[in-house]
Amino acid sequence: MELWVEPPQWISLPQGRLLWWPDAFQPEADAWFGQLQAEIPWQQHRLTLFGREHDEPRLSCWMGEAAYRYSGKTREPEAWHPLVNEIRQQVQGICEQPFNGVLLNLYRHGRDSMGWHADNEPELGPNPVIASVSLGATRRFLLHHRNGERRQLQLSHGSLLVMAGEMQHHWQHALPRIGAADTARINLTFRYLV
Ligand SMILES: O=C(O)CCC(=O)C(=O)O
Ligand SMILES: [Fe+2]
Repeated sequence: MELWVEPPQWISLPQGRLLWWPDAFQPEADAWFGQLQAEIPWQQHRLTLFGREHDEPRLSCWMGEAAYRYSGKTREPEAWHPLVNEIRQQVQGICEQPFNGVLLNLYRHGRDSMGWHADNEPELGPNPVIASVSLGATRRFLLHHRNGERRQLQLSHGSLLVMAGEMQHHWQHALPRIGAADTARINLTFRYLV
């Protein structure tokens, strides 16, 4: 039995920092993935691109204690699912700070994705800490600074990535589509709405 687990490490970036912990949620990750895929009220939302409406290339669910306004739309929260609340407690313990909302994303296959953006909505406050839990298929996460610098990470099953510092002012992130993967990925990004 493997007893050694990789500890979390801080990665410092120009104008931001990341906490990266690939094995944060082993061995719970398998059970979490199955239960969340089956039990979260996944919704198909629409987005407006160049004046035309499209389905977002993923399913999602906003959960927590307050409505969340982003991309010009207001999302009313779903009540805490008991497992999501349990994951929240664990993430709060690691990050030593509270989270009162979470955006859950379900990428059904490799053609689902998330475009370039920063998590910089006013209700997140000036320097938000965003804690991202990944379950299921490993997907590439891209970071792009306004000065042109780039970074990437492979967000694997059971991993935790925390974005902190001034990052959301200077960096954008994205989860690009990939051709081959046909397995699903679930991502939970915990946030604190002020
Ligand atoms: O799926 C991911 O890892 C990224 C999700 C994300 O950036 C977001 O929900 O704001
Ligand atoms: Fe984001």
